[in-house]
Amino acid sequence: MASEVLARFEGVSKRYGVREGLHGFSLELPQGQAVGLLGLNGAGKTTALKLLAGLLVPTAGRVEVLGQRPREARAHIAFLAESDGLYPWLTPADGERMMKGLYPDFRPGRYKELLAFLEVPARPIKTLSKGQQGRLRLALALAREAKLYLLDEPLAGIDLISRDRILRALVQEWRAEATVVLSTHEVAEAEGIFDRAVFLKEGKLILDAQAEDLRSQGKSVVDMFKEVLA
Ligand SMILES: Nc1ncnc2c1ncn2[C@@H]1O[C@H](COP(=O)(O)OP(=O)(O)OP(=O)(O)O)[C@@H](O)[C@H]1O
Repeated sequence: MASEVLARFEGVSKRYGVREGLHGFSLELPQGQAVGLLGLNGAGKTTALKLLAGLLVPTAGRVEVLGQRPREARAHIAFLAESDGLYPWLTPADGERMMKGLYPDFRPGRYKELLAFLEVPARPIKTLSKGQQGRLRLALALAREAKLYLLDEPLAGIDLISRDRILRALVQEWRAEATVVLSTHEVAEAEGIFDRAVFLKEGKLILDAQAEDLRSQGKSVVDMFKEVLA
């Protein structure tokens, strides 16, 4: 259940030269919440996730995770970037050794279960399909016992049939008490999965909706998205 604040943005803007990735963005993320970060291409989703991961620093405002600057809290943050390159000869077993060395919260038993659930072949990366590589990256990130999982379009490249099954398991079973922020522009995917949907447009927060409020109004996430974009 949602409880104390795990992370927050306070009036955050992030500029890239003349372009602005995020503008005057404020949001509180409680512990134990599954949040869908939704928006069209270029809305600011990756910028928001990278700020939370401590990979970007705000131009204005403040970002906090566990009451600290994100870089200081990074031992508790699992970040799955949109397109990380993995070493071509690395196998899932090598991935385990690498992650164990880097992160004390990496759980080999959980990793094994994730590899089986995600049907990742035990072969070097360079011999895996794009979708299989995506599944391996997801298993590596979720096998950590983090307090905050930041997943940037984690299902890109994974076939449509598997996406729903994976997303449901991710949010309902694998995260335990942690907070998950998952970005997607496939808004329909967020239906019935997340506790909360946060909509971004042109770097600004345009709607922050609790799933139960949407349900009580008889609205779907897709309806809401169309409404706020109109
Ligand atoms: N390194 C950069 N340099 C210049 N502009 C950038 C940079 N990164 C992002 N932007 C701009 O900031 C805005 C937000 O980009 P961001 O990557 O956060 O969007 P997004 O919602 O994740 O999009 P997508 O769904 O396409 O991944 C866009 O206008 C983008 O062009």
